[in-house]
Amino acid sequence: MARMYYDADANLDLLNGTIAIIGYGSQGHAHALNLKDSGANVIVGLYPGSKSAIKAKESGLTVYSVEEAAKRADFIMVLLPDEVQKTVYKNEIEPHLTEGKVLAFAHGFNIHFAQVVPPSNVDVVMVAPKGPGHLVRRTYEQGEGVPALFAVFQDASGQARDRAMAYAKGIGGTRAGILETTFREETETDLFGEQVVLCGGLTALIKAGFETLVEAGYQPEVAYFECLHEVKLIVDLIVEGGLAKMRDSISNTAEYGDFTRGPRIVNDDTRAEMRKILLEIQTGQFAREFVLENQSGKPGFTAMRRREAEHQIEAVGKDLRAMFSWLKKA
Ligand SMILES: NC(=O)C1=CN([C@@H]2O[C@H](COP(=O)(O)OP(=O)(O)OC[C@H]3O[C@@H](n4cnc5c(N)ncnc54)[C@H](OP(=O)(O)O)[C@@H]3O)[C@@H](O)[C@H]2O)C=CC1
Ligand SMILES: CC[C@](O)(C(C)=O)C(=O)O
Repeated sequence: MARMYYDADANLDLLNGTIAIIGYGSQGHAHALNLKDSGANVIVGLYPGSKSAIKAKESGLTVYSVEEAAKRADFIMVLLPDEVQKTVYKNEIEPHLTEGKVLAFAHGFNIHFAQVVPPSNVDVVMVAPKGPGHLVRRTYEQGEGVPALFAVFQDASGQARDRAMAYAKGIGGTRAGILETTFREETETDLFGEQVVLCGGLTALIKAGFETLVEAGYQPEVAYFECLHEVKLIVDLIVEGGLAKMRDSISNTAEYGDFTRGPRIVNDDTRAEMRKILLEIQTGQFAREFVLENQSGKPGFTAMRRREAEHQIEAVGKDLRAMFSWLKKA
């Protein structure tokens, strides 16, 4: 089994300088607040007029321009959208990468695909939580954590690995366990996971199941509960105790259906498509497509976002969730 590292393996004292969190979105707010609660000296870097700056200030953090934050910091964590990192890095971060600083990322995309090429005088590391930022914060507040991957791309100080592990401890990762990887492995597996299983595969499966039931004349609300709402309840059991715990809890009828029908949904054709998608990631084809889409002003991305937001499952779900007494009303 690969070596996992926990709280006792990492030293928070290595975070004794100033940490600049560049970006204050899903990951940024979680890293900044968790590090602050872990005793680190945190500042935030954002662009003028950024909506996130209001939230960061309300949480008691000091906000600077990206350039000023990069200048003041010893440890710079880049938590901007992947597609804007290249430009912001070149114009506002790179000029302040003086000897001894750490440049860090939560995803290897820009380093692995050479969109960002750092100078040799700084440490370049990655600490990538394996979960959405809002859960990185929520679990930390609950005394728990989200597992994380860490990697060293460049070790100028001789301390890059220990500094990355200290950062992972500061955000709560070592409570759940952290695992060493490379920028390449994290980038390729993360893109594969989000395209094939966690986001792309899952949402396609949910929508296809919902559409099949609704087309056959069943009530959309019934289809919503069956194909979307119950997914979380089933996944919670899987995460708690593996596939076995889930199968122990479901009926024998469901378990038999799982064994006999599941492989007809994910069959040899599906696996062949998975291998094709992995190859597109490994060869840089997906990265090129994503970079060019963003450079041309996101026409396809915008159209797809709009079309997905208009799907019937979203309207049905919104109405049903509004009736759940435990969900906060907007
Ligand atoms: N989302 C997740 O849970 C995960 C993300 N990651 C990685 O973390 C990184 C950050 O992603 P994520 O948290 O989703 O990003 P978000 O889109 O949630 O947040 C981006 C932040 O950057 C700010 N921002 C946008 N453009 C600029 C700019 N030009 N200059 C300064 N600030 C800017 C935004 O401000 P404003 O909102 O005010 O415009 C916002 O605060 C990415 O590398 C991603 O791959 C890794 C693991 C999981
Ligand atoms: C599954 C999506 C993710 O990779 C994540 C939350 O880990 C992301 O980049 O947002």
